[in-house]
Amino acid sequence: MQTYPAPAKLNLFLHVTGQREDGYHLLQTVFRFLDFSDRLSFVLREDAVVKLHTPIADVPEEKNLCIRAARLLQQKSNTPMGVEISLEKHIPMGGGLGGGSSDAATTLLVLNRLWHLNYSKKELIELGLQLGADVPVFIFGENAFAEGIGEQLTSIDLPPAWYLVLIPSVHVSTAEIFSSRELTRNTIPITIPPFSIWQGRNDLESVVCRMYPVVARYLAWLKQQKDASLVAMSGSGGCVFAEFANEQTARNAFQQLPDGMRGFVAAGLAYHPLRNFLEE
Ligand SMILES: C[C@](O)(CO)[C@H](O)COP(=O)(O)OP(=O)(O)OC[C@H]1O[C@@H](n2ccc(N)nc2=O)[C@H](O)[C@@H]1O
Ligand SMILES: Nc1ncnc2c1ncn2[C@@H]1O[C@H](COP(=O)(O)OP(=O)(O)OP(=O)(O)O)[C@@H](O)[C@H]1O
Repeated sequence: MQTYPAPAKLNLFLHVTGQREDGYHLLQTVFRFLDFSDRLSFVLREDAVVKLHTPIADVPEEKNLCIRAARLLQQKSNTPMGVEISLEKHIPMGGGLGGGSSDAATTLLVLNRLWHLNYSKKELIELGLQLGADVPVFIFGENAFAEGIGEQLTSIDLPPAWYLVLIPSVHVSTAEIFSSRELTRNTIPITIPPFSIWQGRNDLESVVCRMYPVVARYLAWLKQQKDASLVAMSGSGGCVFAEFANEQTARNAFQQLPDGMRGFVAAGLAYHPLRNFLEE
Protein backbone atom coordinates (compact mmCIF):
# COMPACT_ATOMS: atom_id res chain seq x y z
CA MET A 1 0.00 0.00 0.00
CA GLN A 2 1.22 3.51 -0.75
CA THR A 3 2.47 5.42 2.28
CA TYR A 4 2.99 9.17 2.56
CA PRO A 5 5.63 11.00 4.62
CA ALA A 6 4.98 13.52 7.38
CA PRO A 7 8.41 14.99 8.19
CA ALA A 8 9.59 16.57 11.45
CA LYS A 9 10.56 20.24 11.63
CA LEU A 10 13.10 22.21 13.62
CA ASN A 11 12.75 25.84 14.64
CA LEU A 12 16.29 27.13 13.95
CA PHE A 13 15.40 30.15 16.08
CA LEU A 14 12.19 31.35 17.68
CA HIS A 15 11.58 34.91 18.86
CA VAL A 16 8.46 35.90 20.77
CA THR A 17 7.74 39.47 19.69
CA GLY A 18 4.33 40.10 21.27
CA GLN A 19 0.93 38.68 22.13
CA ARG A 20 -2.45 38.96 20.40
CA GLU A 21 -5.66 39.86 22.20
CA ASP A 22 -6.79 36.22 22.03
CA GLY A 23 -3.68 35.18 23.99
CA TYR A 24 -1.76 33.64 21.07
CA HIS A 25 1.83 34.83 20.78
CA LEU A 26 3.38 36.65 17.85
CA LEU A 27 6.50 34.87 16.69
CA GLN A 28 9.36 35.12 14.27
CA THR A 29 10.89 31.76 13.50
CA VAL A 30 12.67 29.76 10.81
CA PHE A 31 11.25 26.31 10.08
CA ARG A 32 13.49 23.63 8.60
CA PHE A 33 12.18 20.21 7.53
CA LEU A 34 14.10 17.09 8.53
CA ASP A 35 14.63 13.84 6.68
CA PHE A 36 12.92 12.07 9.59
CA SER A 37 9.23 11.29 9.16
CA ASP A 38 6.06 9.62 10.37
CA ARG A 39 4.35 7.60 7.60
CA LEU A 40 0.63 7.53 6.83
CA SER A 41 -1.54 5.35 4.63
CA PHE A 42 -5.15 5.78 3.65
CA VAL A 43 -7.90 3.36 2.58
CA LEU A 44 -10.98 5.05 1.13
CA ARG A 45 -14.47 4.20 2.35
CA GLU A 46 -17.68 4.83 0.46
CA ASP A 47 -19.53 5.59 3.70
CA ALA A 48 -18.64 8.61 5.84
CA VAL A 49 -16.75 6.68 8.54
CA VAL A 50 -13.35 8.11 9.51
CA LYS A 51 -11.20 5.89 11.71
CA LEU A 52 -7.66 5.20 12.82
CA HIS A 53 -6.18 1.71 12.66
CA THR A 54 -3.17 2.48 14.79
CA PRO A 55 -4.06 3.96 18.20
CA ILE A 56 -1.38 6.03 19.97
CA ALA A 57 -1.00 5.50 23.72
CA ASP A 58 -2.47 8.42 25.70
CA VAL A 59 -4.07 10.08 22.65
CA PRO A 60 -7.79 9.24 22.23
CA GLU A 61 -8.73 8.65 18.58
CA GLU A 62 -11.01 11.74 18.55
CA LYS A 63 -8.04 13.94 19.54
CA ASN A 64 -5.57 12.48 17.07
CA LEU A 65 -4.64 15.24 14.67
CA CYS A 66 -5.00 12.96 11.58
CA ILE A 67 -8.57 12.17 12.56
CA ARG A 68 -9.32 15.81 13.39
CA ALA A 69 -7.87 16.87 10.02
CA ALA A 70 -9.97 14.30 8.11
CA ARG A 71 -13.17 15.32 9.97
CA LEU A 72 -12.52 19.01 9.34
CA LEU A 73 -12.09 18.38 5.62
CA GLN A 74 -15.25 16.27 5.58
CA GLN A 75 -17.20 19.06 7.27
CA LYS A 76 -15.91 21.76 4.95
CA SER A 77 -16.56 19.78 1.77
CA ASN A 78 -19.65 17.78 2.69
CA THR A 79 -18.08 14.79 0.96
CA PRO A 80 -19.99 11.51 1.47
CA MET A 81 -16.63 9.66 1.52
CA GLY A 82 -14.77 8.31 4.55
CA VAL A 83 -11.30 6.90 5.20
CA GLU A 84 -9.30 4.46 7.32
CA ILE A 85 -5.94 5.88 8.34
CA SER A 86 -2.84 4.00 9.47
CA LEU A 87 -0.14 6.06 11.17
CA GLU A 88 3.39 4.79 11.68
CA LYS A 89 4.75 7.10 14.39
CA HIS A 90 8.49 7.82 14.50
CA ILE A 91 8.63 11.49 15.53
CA PRO A 92 8.82 11.88 19.33
CA MET A 93 5.59 13.38 20.70
CA GLY A 94 5.46 16.66 22.59
CA GLY A 95 9.07 17.29 21.64
CA GLY A 96 8.81 20.48 19.59
CA LEU A 97 9.36 18.61 16.33
CA GLY A 98 5.81 19.24 15.07
CA GLY A 99 4.90 15.57 14.53
CA GLY A 100 1.17 15.88 15.16
CA SER A 101 0.94 19.01 13.00
CA SER A 102 2.82 17.29 10.21
CA ASP A 103 0.50 14.26 10.38
CA ALA A 104 -2.48 16.65 10.08
CA ALA A 105 -0.95 18.45 7.07
CA THR A 106 -0.19 15.23 5.20
CA THR A 107 -3.75 14.02 5.90
CA LEU A 108 -5.23 17.24 4.45
CA LEU A 109 -3.00 17.09 1.35
CA VAL A 110 -3.67 13.43 0.59
CA LEU A 111 -7.42 13.40 1.33
CA ASN A 112 -7.86 16.53 -0.78
CA ARG A 113 -6.71 14.37 -3.70
CA LEU A 114 -8.33 11.04 -2.75
CA TRP A 115 -11.69 12.71 -2.13
CA HIS A 116 -11.33 14.77 -5.35
CA LEU A 117 -11.86 18.08 -3.56
CA ASN A 118 -9.35 20.22 -5.47
CA TYR A 119 -8.82 22.79 -2.74
CA SER A 120 -5.88 25.12 -3.33
CA LYS A 121 -2.80 25.28 -1.13
CA LYS A 122 -4.08 28.57 0.30
CA GLU A 123 -7.44 27.02 1.25
CA LEU A 124 -5.77 24.00 2.87
CA ILE A 125 -3.41 26.29 4.82
CA GLU A 126 -6.40 28.23 6.19
CA LEU A 127 -8.05 24.98 7.19
CA GLY A 128 -4.83 23.65 8.73
CA LEU A 129 -4.42 26.74 10.89
CA GLN A 130 -7.67 25.79 12.69
CA LEU A 131 -5.90 22.63 13.88
CA GLY A 132 -2.71 24.29 15.14
CA ALA A 133 -0.22 27.09 14.54
CA ASP A 134 2.39 24.66 13.19
CA VAL A 135 0.16 23.02 10.54
CA PRO A 136 0.38 25.72 7.79
CA VAL A 137 4.13 25.41 7.15
CA PHE A 138 3.83 21.67 6.43
CA ILE A 139 1.24 22.41 3.73
CA PHE A 140 3.26 25.37 2.44
CA GLY A 141 6.02 22.85 1.75
CA GLU A 142 9.11 25.09 1.80
CA ASN A 143 11.57 25.85 4.56
CA ALA A 144 10.29 29.19 5.74
CA PHE A 145 10.66 32.33 7.75
CA ALA A 146 7.38 32.61 9.67
CA GLU A 147 5.64 35.50 11.37
CA GLY A 148 2.24 36.10 12.92
CA ILE A 149 1.51 32.93 14.92
CA GLY A 150 3.35 30.92 12.30
CA GLU A 151 0.98 31.35 9.35
CA GLN A 152 2.65 34.27 7.52
CA LEU A 153 5.23 32.32 5.56
CA THR A 154 8.11 33.41 3.35
CA SER A 155 10.12 30.64 1.74
CA ILE A 156 13.81 30.66 2.52
CA ASP A 157 16.85 28.88 1.05
CA LEU A 158 18.89 27.11 3.66
CA PRO A 159 22.34 25.61 3.06
CA PRO A 160 22.65 21.80 3.28
CA ALA A 161 23.21 20.70 6.89
CA TRP A 162 22.95 17.69 9.20
CA TYR A 163 21.41 17.64 12.64
CA LEU A 164 21.89 15.65 15.82
CA VAL A 165 18.55 15.82 17.66
CA LEU A 166 18.37 14.77 21.33
CA ILE A 167 15.17 13.63 23.03
CA PRO A 168 15.05 14.29 26.78
CA SER A 169 12.49 12.11 28.56
CA VAL A 170 10.04 14.92 29.20
CA HIS A 171 6.72 15.80 27.63
CA VAL A 172 6.49 19.58 27.36
CA SER A 173 3.06 21.19 27.02
CA THR A 174 3.23 24.04 24.47
CA ALA A 175 0.35 25.88 26.20
CA GLU A 176 2.10 25.67 29.58
CA ILE A 177 5.33 27.22 28.27
CA PHE A 178 3.54 30.05 26.44
CA SER A 179 1.56 30.87 29.59
CA SER A 180 4.63 31.09 31.84
CA ARG A 181 5.04 34.40 33.70
CA GLU A 182 8.78 34.19 33.10
CA LEU A 183 8.50 34.21 29.31
CA THR A 184 9.83 37.39 27.66
CA ARG A 185 7.44 38.55 24.97
CA ASN A 186 9.19 41.64 23.68
CA THR A 187 12.04 40.58 21.41
CA ILE A 188 12.55 43.35 18.83
CA PRO A 189 11.26 42.12 15.44
CA ILE A 190 13.92 41.52 12.81
CA THR A 191 13.42 42.56 9.20
CA ILE A 192 14.09 40.43 6.12
CA PRO A 193 16.41 40.63 4.33
CA PRO A 194 19.01 40.52 5.67
CA PHE A 195 19.11 38.35 8.75
CA SER A 196 21.25 35.48 9.87
CA ILE A 197 19.76 32.30 11.33
CA TRP A 198 22.84 32.11 13.54
CA GLN A 199 22.01 35.40 15.27
CA GLY A 200 18.73 34.10 16.66
CA ARG A 201 17.80 32.22 19.80
CA ASN A 202 14.79 30.37 21.14
CA ASP A 203 12.96 32.63 23.61
CA LEU A 204 11.11 29.62 25.07
CA GLU A 205 14.37 27.86 25.90
CA SER A 206 15.17 29.46 29.26
CA VAL A 207 11.62 28.85 30.53
CA VAL A 208 11.75 25.17 29.54
CA CYS A 209 15.27 24.75 30.98
CA ARG A 210 14.14 26.10 34.34
CA MET A 211 11.10 23.79 34.46
CA TYR A 212 12.96 20.76 33.07
CA PRO A 213 16.67 20.86 34.04
CA VAL A 214 17.33 17.77 31.93
CA VAL A 215 16.79 19.95 28.82
CA ALA A 216 19.52 22.35 30.05
CA ARG A 217 21.86 19.38 30.58
CA TYR A 218 21.27 18.09 27.04
CA LEU A 219 21.90 21.57 25.59
CA ALA A 220 25.12 21.89 27.60
CA TRP A 221 26.34 18.55 26.22
CA LEU A 222 25.62 19.60 22.62
CA LYS A 223 27.44 22.92 23.15
CA GLN A 224 30.61 20.98 23.95
CA GLN A 225 30.62 19.34 20.50
CA LYS A 226 33.40 21.07 18.62
CA ASP A 227 31.95 20.72 15.11
CA ALA A 228 28.45 22.00 16.00
CA SER A 229 27.65 25.37 14.45
CA LEU A 230 24.23 26.04 16.00
CA VAL A 231 22.78 24.56 19.20
CA ALA A 232 19.21 25.28 20.33
CA MET A 233 15.89 23.89 21.50
CA SER A 234 13.19 23.32 18.86
CA GLY A 235 9.73 24.88 19.29
CA SER A 236 8.46 24.55 22.82
CA GLY A 237 10.89 21.68 23.48
CA GLY A 238 11.99 19.49 25.00
CA CYS A 239 13.99 18.23 21.95
CA VAL A 240 17.28 20.05 21.37
CA PHE A 241 19.55 19.94 18.35
CA ALA A 242 23.01 20.75 17.01
CA GLU A 243 23.70 21.62 13.38
CA PHE A 244 26.71 20.14 11.55
CA ALA A 245 28.18 20.83 8.11
CA ASN A 246 28.15 17.16 7.07
CA GLU A 247 26.89 13.70 8.01
CA GLN A 248 30.20 12.44 9.34
CA THR A 249 30.66 15.12 11.98
CA ALA A 250 27.02 14.70 13.09
CA ARG A 251 27.46 10.91 13.40
CA ASN A 252 30.77 11.32 15.26
CA ALA A 253 29.02 13.43 17.89
CA PHE A 254 26.13 10.89 18.03
CA GLN A 255 28.61 8.11 18.81
CA GLN A 256 29.91 10.04 21.81
CA LEU A 257 26.44 10.24 23.42
CA PRO A 258 26.62 9.34 27.11
CA ASP A 259 24.63 6.30 28.29
CA GLY A 260 20.97 7.14 28.76
CA MET A 261 20.84 10.02 26.27
CA ARG A 262 18.61 9.29 23.29
CA GLY A 263 18.63 10.95 19.91
CA PHE A 264 18.93 10.61 16.14
CA VAL A 265 20.86 12.04 13.20
CA ALA A 266 18.99 13.46 10.18
CA ALA A 267 19.73 15.58 7.15
CA GLY A 268 18.03 18.95 6.80
CA LEU A 269 15.73 18.87 3.75
CA ALA A 270 15.71 21.49 1.00
CA TYR A 271 11.90 21.24 0.97
CA HIS A 272 8.95 19.11 2.16
CA PRO A 273 8.69 15.78 0.28
CA LEU A 274 5.06 16.63 -0.68
CA ARG A 275 5.88 20.18 -1.80
CA ASN A 276 4.47 19.69 -5.31
CA PHE A 277 1.77 17.18 -4.36
CA LEU A 278 -1.15 19.44 -5.37
CA GLU A 279 0.24 19.98 -8.87
CA GLU A 280 1.20 16.34 -9.56
C1 LIG B 1 6.08 26.58 19.41
C2 LIG B 1 5.77 26.22 17.98
O1 LIG B 1 5.96 24.82 17.80
C3 LIG B 1 6.76 26.92 17.06
O2 LIG B 1 6.78 26.39 15.78
C4 LIG B 1 4.34 26.57 17.62
O3 LIG B 1 4.12 27.94 17.78
C5 LIG B 1 3.31 25.76 18.38
O4 LIG B 1 2.37 25.34 17.46
P1 LIG B 1 1.30 24.18 17.79
O5 LIG B 1 1.96 23.05 18.49
O6 LIG B 1 0.58 23.90 16.51
O7 LIG B 1 0.44 24.90 18.85
P2 LIG B 1 -1.14 25.08 18.97
O8 LIG B 1 -1.76 23.73 19.11
O9 LIG B 1 -1.64 26.00 17.92
O10 LIG B 1 -1.21 25.85 20.35
C6 LIG B 1 -1.11 25.24 21.62
C7 LIG B 1 -1.20 26.35 22.67
O11 LIG B 1 0.04 27.10 22.70
C8 LIG B 1 -0.20 28.49 22.84
N1 LIG B 1 0.37 29.19 21.67
C9 LIG B 1 0.67 28.51 20.53
C10 LIG B 1 1.23 29.18 19.45
C11 LIG B 1 1.44 30.57 19.55
N2 LIG B 1 1.96 31.26 18.54
N3 LIG B 1 1.11 31.22 20.68
C12 LIG B 1 0.58 30.55 21.75
O12 LIG B 1 0.30 31.17 22.78
C13 LIG B 1 -1.70 28.66 22.98
O13 LIG B 1 -2.00 28.65 24.35
C14 LIG B 1 -2.26 27.39 22.36
O14 LIG B 1 -3.50 27.03 22.91
N1 LIG C 1 -0.91 12.34 15.28
C1 LIG C 1 -0.40 12.83 16.41
N2 LIG C 1 0.92 12.71 16.66
C2 LIG C 1 1.43 13.23 17.81
N3 LIG C 1 0.73 13.85 18.75
C3 LIG C 1 -0.57 14.00 18.55
C4 LIG C 1 -1.18 13.49 17.38
N4 LIG C 1 -2.47 13.79 17.45
C5 LIG C 1 -2.65 14.44 18.60
N5 LIG C 1 -1.52 14.57 19.29
C6 LIG C 1 -1.39 15.26 20.60
O1 LIG C 1 -0.66 16.50 20.38
C7 LIG C 1 0.37 16.66 21.35
C8 LIG C 1 1.56 17.40 20.72
O2 LIG C 1 2.07 16.61 19.71
P1 LIG C 1 3.30 16.98 18.79
O3 LIG C 1 4.17 15.78 18.70
O4 LIG C 1 2.82 17.55 17.53
O5 LIG C 1 3.96 18.11 19.66
P2 LIG C 1 5.20 18.97 19.44
O6 LIG C 1 6.16 18.29 18.57
O7 LIG C 1 5.63 19.41 20.80
O8 LIG C 1 4.68 20.18 18.64
P3 LIG C 1 5.03 21.68 18.75
O9 LIG C 1 6.13 21.98 19.68
O10 LIG C 1 5.35 21.98 17.37
O11 LIG C 1 3.76 22.20 19.31
C9 LIG C 1 0.71 15.25 21.79
O12 LIG C 1 1.19 15.23 23.10
C10 LIG C 1 -0.62 14.52 21.65
O13 LIG C 1 -1.35 14.61 22.86
